Amino acid sequence: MSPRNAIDVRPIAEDEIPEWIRALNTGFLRPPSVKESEVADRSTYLVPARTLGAFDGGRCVGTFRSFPQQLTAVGGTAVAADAISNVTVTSTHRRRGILTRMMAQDLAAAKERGDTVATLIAAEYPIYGRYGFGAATAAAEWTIDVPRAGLDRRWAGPDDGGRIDLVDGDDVRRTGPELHERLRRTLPGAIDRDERWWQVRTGVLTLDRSSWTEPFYAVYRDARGEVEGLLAYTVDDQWGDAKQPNDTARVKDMIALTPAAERALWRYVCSVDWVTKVRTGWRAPDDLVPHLLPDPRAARITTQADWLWVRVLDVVAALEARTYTGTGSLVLELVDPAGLCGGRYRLDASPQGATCTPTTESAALTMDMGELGSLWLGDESAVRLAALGRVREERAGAGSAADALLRTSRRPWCPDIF
Ligand SMILES: CC(=O)SCCNC(=O)CCNC(=O)[C@H](O)C(C)(C)COP(=O)(O)OP(=O)(O)OC[C@H]1O[C@@H](n2cnc3c(N)ncnc32)[C@H](O)[C@@H]1OP(=O)(O)O
Repeated sequence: MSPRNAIDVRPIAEDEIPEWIRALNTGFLRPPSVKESEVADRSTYLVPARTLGAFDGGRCVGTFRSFPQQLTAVGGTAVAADAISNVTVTSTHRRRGILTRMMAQDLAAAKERGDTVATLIAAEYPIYGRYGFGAATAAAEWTIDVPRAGLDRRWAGPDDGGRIDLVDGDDVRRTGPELHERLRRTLPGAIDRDERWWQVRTGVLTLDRSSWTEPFYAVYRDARGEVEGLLAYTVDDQWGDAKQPNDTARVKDMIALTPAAERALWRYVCSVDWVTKVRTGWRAPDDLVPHLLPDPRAARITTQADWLWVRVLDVVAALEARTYTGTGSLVLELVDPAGLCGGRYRLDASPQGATCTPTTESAALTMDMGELGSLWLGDESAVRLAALGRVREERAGAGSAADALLRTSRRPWCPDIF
């Protein structure tokens, strides 16, 4: 085994992309050999300066990449995020501090660039808290037992003057990006999608590493004819022994700009003949879907888990970027062993705006950066974190006061994985 300091952690050169992909495949337990098509595809979007490799001699044993992302804060302002992905350390080299070194390099560069936060989707819960990340949004998937739901099976379209139309991939590439942009600007926790996202999801770009089945696409048009919702779903065609259809529809993507669009699209997918189960895909944890069914118990939670993790890199920018429905002040003592942005800050917030400034006043709450990451998008409760011993109330009632300022009426949600 090579000594720790013999491992070189650095941005890769362009000609090291194939070796980096081999290490990435190894870390994600995929067949390690690298196809030329994968090198060609990844070369279109990897930013070598933000693609780190850990090298033991000539062999890559650690991978890590980041890219620029827009993350919507509470109130709709997008902040610059350092999005982290493709994190692996080869099993022969694990638990020797390689991830810690790659993370430190990347976060320092993000701080230097002026990014407000860093984001990631964690493969396993225990990995990232130590680096100042906190679970900031959650996701839930429901499986709907359609016959039990109590919907009128004769239903044949929205009853609000709108309509549902099936469209193809070309239409989706034309209308989807703008629709998603409109959603993203109003949805705390949402991130931007680039053109490649739409190409992969509509089969224009097929990847060797993942299979693709062409979905059905449906759009909802409101009474004025405006497209206000988009649904992509696949169906596996299964029949029971008694010659009864038993198909499962799987929702791959749903963008609904209005509750009417949401209602119409869920009702539509639950009304497709032969479909007896609908898997909703990962949705917001407070999604309306169960309560759009006459019997909400027909929607059973299949998955419920943390989703987007956030690491605040600039406390002032993060707290000033979001909006607040309440009025009040809060002094936070933030503990950041990485030395990126710890300290004491005073937040003065009201519906008219917020200011955040370093202060020497005594703090109401003390917490690590990860806890701020969990509170910032409004999903977590300071009272709950105090009960768990993860936030310390320096004054009685400080947790409730923080909740009154920071929590939101609807939960944040990140519809995408990266
Ligand atoms: C955003 C994404 O890409 S998510 C994908 C993450 N990647 C994977 O899950 C692929 C499989 N796993 C791996 O490749 C590696 O185990 C990694 C990348 C998760 C960790 O890499 P390592 O180099 O082993 O981490 P490192 O040695 O820096 O560990 C730092 C600390 O985190 C802990 N840690 C690391 N991974 C885990 C884990 N999966 N579960 C619990 N603790 C962990 C280590 O024990 C260590 O703790 P210590 O400081 O108290 O000793």
